[in-house]
Amino acid sequence: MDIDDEKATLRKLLRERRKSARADLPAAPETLSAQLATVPLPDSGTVAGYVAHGSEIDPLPALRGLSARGYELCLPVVVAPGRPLEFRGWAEGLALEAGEFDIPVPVAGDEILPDVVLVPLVGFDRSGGRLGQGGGYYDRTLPRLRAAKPHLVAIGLAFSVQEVASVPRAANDAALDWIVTERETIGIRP
Ligand SMILES: Nc1nc2c(c(=O)[nH]1)N(C=O)[C@@H](CNc1ccc(C(=O)N[C@@H](CCC(=O)O)C(=O)O)cc1)CN2
Ligand SMILES: Nc1ncnc2c1ncn2[C@@H]1O[C@H](COP(=O)(O)OP(=O)(O)OP(=O)(O)O)[C@@H](O)[C@H]1O
Repeated sequence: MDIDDEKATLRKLLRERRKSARADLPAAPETLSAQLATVPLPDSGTVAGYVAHGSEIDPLPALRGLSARGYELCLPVVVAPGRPLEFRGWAEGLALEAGEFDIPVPVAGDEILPDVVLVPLVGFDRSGGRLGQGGGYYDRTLPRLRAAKPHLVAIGLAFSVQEVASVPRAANDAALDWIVTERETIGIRP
């Protein structure tokens, strides 16, 4: 099987698992936030979150916690298929409009280069292997951000049941620095 087909099969299985986890673990976003608070981050800067879509683990409590610690927030925007994501500033209460796949995005604003990126996961393994929605958006975005911000911290967020032994890896798959679930934080060695 070709690697994209392998990933598609795994994605289907893990989306089902994620759906059950989202229904069974209503407190997970809060415990995720507590776990994330233990990850060493730069003293200040901008954190890119996301608006939970489908059964993704909701990062909102974590974003509130980071905002209370003084971090600025931003959200990803699909500007065109095949292009890296852009990030626009956001704070709770600011207007959003429906973007690609009906995911809410900030209405307007200048592009921001975040220092920390929270990446929604479909699946992960303990060595930093990552499975996303399948658009390759974060794979295109993280290397570009790292070129501009060498100290970028990329943190994948997931329910613990989204872990598999090994996610098939292609050359252009962008690595994570940390994975945080409702149960633990996993530091990825470079
Ligand atoms: N919450 C959230 N925001 C995000 C992303 C994401 O994964 N999650 N993105 C990350 O790239 C970007 C948007 N890109 C996306 C690409 C695909 C799908 C998606 O769910 N697509 C189909 C399934 C595709 C398929 O047929 O396999 C779907 O709606 O079910 C969602 C977002 C930026 N914002
Ligand atoms: N840097 C890149 N440049 C061009 N194409 C890429 C790049 N990264 C990934 N792709 C392509 O995009 C498609 C989806 O990639 P992949 O399955 O790795 O996405 P994913 O793991 O779900 O990640 P993402 O969260 O980034 O969407 C694949 O066909 C892949 O070859």
